[in-house]
Amino acid sequence: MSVEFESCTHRYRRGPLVLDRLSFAFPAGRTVLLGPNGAGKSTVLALAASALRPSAGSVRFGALDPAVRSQLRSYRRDVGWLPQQVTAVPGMTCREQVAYAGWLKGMARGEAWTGAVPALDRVGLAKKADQQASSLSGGQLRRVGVAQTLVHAARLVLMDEPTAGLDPAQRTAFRRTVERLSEVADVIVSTHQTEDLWEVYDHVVVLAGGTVRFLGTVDAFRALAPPGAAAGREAEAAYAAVLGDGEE
Ligand SMILES: Nc1ncnc2c1ncn2[C@@H]1O[C@H](COP(=O)(O)OP(=O)(O)OP(=O)(O)O)[C@@H](O)[C@H]1O
Repeated sequence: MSVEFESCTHRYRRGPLVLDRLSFAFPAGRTVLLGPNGAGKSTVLALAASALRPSAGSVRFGALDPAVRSQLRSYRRDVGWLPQQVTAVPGMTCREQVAYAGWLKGMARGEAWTGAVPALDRVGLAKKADQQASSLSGGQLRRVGVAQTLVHAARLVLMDEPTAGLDPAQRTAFRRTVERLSEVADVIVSTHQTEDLWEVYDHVVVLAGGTVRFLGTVDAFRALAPPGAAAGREAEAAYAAVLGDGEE
């Protein structure tokens, strides 16, 4: 089961069209979403999370359509979203913040409180459960954000640039988080970082100008790198080949 866009059009207020009748389905498993600044990645993820509604067309997760009122709550329980900014709730411990997120998604209070522990464990933060969320580093706070999506047993987790601004050690730790997360949910991650695609992801989607320029396996993506691409920089070369000249 995956998120499917059907003839999806989106514009912000009276701005230009960001997406114009976009139709595609994200693959299952671990998918990385690439694209230059302004390509529409955050817009696509926010639409997939039902945080935005398309101006026209539809977004579905399996049989669930978030535009149908009675399906919205189920949709949001199935599809977790980690936006670019994760904020620590002042005065809350990590466990409280994760439980609170579950409660907001409709879980019973006790169920959310109990479920917060394994969710934090899955992102490697069990030991920090009783620490104030505001005392965590940026990378740890994003892992709390991931735990917030896991507490309500999401089947798909969307992450918008989760590694932006993280140092190399935290990026590596986040990679492990994605790997562990993918044992229980499908994962879609938008990023500008291409260096470790092969180790982490199964599929690549490249978006530019609101259209899908590439959708396929990491191996098919890697094969797009021109012969002679520098070792370790094949993904960068493949990305440049997909976008052609003149784009980032
Ligand atoms: N809240 C908003 N109001 C108006 N326009 C917006 C808004 N958010 C995004 N846009 C516009 O929509 C287009 C797509 O932006 P989006 O943030 O989805 O791209 P992106 O691929 O995530 O970019 P980046 O890599 O820089 O984060 C851009 O032209 C952007 O200016």
